[in-house]
Amino acid sequence: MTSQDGGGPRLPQERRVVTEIPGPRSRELQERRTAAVPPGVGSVLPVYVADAGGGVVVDVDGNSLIDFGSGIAVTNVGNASPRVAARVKEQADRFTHTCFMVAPYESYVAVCENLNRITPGDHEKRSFLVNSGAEAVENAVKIARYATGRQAVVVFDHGYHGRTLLTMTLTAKSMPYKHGFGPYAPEVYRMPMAYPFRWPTGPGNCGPEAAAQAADMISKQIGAANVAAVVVEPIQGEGGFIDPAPGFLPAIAGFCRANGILLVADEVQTGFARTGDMFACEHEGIVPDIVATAKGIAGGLPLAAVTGRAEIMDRVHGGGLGGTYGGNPLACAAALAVLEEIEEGKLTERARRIGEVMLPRLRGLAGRYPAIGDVRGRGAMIAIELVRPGTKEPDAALTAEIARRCHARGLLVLTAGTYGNVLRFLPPLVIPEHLLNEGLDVLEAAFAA
Ligand SMILES: Cc1ncc(COP(=O)(O)O)c(CNCCCC(=O)O)c1O
Repeated sequence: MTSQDGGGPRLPQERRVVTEIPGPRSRELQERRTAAVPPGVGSVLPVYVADAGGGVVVDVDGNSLIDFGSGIAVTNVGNASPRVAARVKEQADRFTHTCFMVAPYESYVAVCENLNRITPGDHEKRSFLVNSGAEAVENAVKIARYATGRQAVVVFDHGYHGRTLLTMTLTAKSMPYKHGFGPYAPEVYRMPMAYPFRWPTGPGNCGPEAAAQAADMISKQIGAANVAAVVVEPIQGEGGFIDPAPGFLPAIAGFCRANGILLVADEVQTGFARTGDMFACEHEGIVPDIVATAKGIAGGLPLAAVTGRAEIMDRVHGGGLGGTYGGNPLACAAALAVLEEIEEGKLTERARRIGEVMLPRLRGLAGRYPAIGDVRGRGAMIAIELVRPGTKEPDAALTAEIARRCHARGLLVLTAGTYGNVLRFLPPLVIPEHLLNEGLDVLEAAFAA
């Protein structure tokens, strides 16, 4: 029974604001947090959660907020999805951990079989499981370097890949992700991203021009024969929901193929039906050599994966890959339930429907507010970029203010972007449509305030 057919969320799917946000209990907890947790760990909204499900998050003061964040693209099937929760409880009653490298268990293998089946490409694949997106990207690069005997790694401007030393190095934005944490990992090179809204000659030529620039820079500055991998998000997440101009990714993939470079797709934020396909690579028929996945994979349980061509993944010597918790049995139980929810609930179609509802309304809003310079995205991965009207100058202050107004009105939204001027919308794919529209009403009210 999926969340859509009677196995629905326990909670009333409503926006309910009964105190100021954050309320008194959240403020008490925030004082405790300040005394216990370093300020380096930020929180979008210091509202402490008591419950969540479907399209809402309920705080400790009884406020029910519309969730346009999904815990940063994680609870695609809904928070505490009944099927996921039941499977995790059942697993927890049997065994919670053995370490797959010590004593393996079937659910780990089943998750890998499913990943090998659903990721792009009908070639033979292998998967292995880790705990976070950064760990998945780290291992994808390790495997690519091992399999090619090369060291250089190419990434793109505005990219985000994690906070570990290597993935922090792969990430573009200095503050807050990299500043003060150097020296960074060696042999990482950054190319321009086909960012249609900001491409100098306009969106029309952006894809082919950006791909040609990257190919030229790789060949001149690095030497294509020295490049182990190109690591790219099919839609850039933290960098601002930048959907690369049409033709860019196919051209980059072709350049990789022609030069023995492995294409690593970082589908951590775009995967598991988020963009209207199971994986965003499918949109332009991209078949990567290795895919890093996480976030939506297990409904909130910490799980990530590296899935790649068998002939690449099998190169690594025995014992060369591992980690204590990778593929934890609770997370694997959750992941199997999540995939059932996605496939039985046809959540890729629901993601497309979310885009069909959001994009026209946001374009209408942009017609009334010239500070909305761009409306973009696919499926349930949608964003607006805010600028000084009539210019492309980022307006981070307005972005933060609109987000604040949304939070105060009971809508949880996230910001993003290299310039901090993107409002991004990541609702759970199971959000009821009335709540999706009410969330857009709140956003419109925030602009009108
Ligand atoms: C494309 C892409 N690759 C890799 C990662 C990293 O995944 P982890 O599970 O956070 O390590 C992400 C994580 N994005 C959210 C970061 C939140 C924060 O730390 O501020 C991503 O989006």
